[in-house]
Amino acid sequence: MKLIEYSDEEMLAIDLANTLAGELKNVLLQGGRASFVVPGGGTPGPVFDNLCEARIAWDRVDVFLSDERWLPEVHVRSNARLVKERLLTGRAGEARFHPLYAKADTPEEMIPTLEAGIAPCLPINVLLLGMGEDMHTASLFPGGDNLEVALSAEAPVLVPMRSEAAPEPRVTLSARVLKRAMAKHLVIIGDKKRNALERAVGRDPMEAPIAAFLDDMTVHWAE
Ligand SMILES: O=C1O[C@H](COP(=O)(O)O)[C@@H](O)[C@H](O)[C@H]1O
Repeated sequence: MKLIEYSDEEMLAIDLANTLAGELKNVLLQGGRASFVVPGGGTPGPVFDNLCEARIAWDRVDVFLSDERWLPEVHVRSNARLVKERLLTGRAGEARFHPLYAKADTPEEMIPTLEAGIAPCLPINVLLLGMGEDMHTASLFPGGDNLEVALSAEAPVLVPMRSEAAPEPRVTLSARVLKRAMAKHLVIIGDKKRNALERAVGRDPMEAPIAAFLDDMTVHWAE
């Protein structure tokens, strides 16, 4: 794990956006498309605000989420809503977005359809993850009902997840898919998350799911 500390959240957002844009540009230089996976939640908005005007060939970028809350896109907690409002605007509006939600009562009903949408974009070229203070990442929650499956070497691409820590059902990329990403970044803000990260190092991912990804991760942190 490599840890980069920033003087403040604004510097983090500017610098991380530049790093991500540079990595996407390098992938695109090879001629094909680039897949870019992003987190939802409260942390990545300022990074998206800086990234959305980057001068890259966004029309050759496939964007999808690390995980989604099983809610329609109009809902204030929808991760797709955040991505559409903060990332897929300006130049990045040209990117192709692959939702991880479709109208149905449960994620289980739509997982085959959603997987078909993202399967051609795998493996992930550039991955940005977030993390909660409980050491969950994507929707891999400690105590989540499908965590063992989602962490297994044979996991499917997408796994439905329910947890007492989450007010709605989730769908998450499995650890197998996230681990294969060519470039991995984690963005965390504040002392509580920094402490949580330090507590996670070397732990069993069943207790601290972020631990599954730390080997070749660049962590971006500001107070
Ligand atoms: O619920 C979620 O939580 C994590 C962390 O979110 P944050 O609000 O603490 O930044 C996020 O990475 C994930 O995508 C999201 O669905």
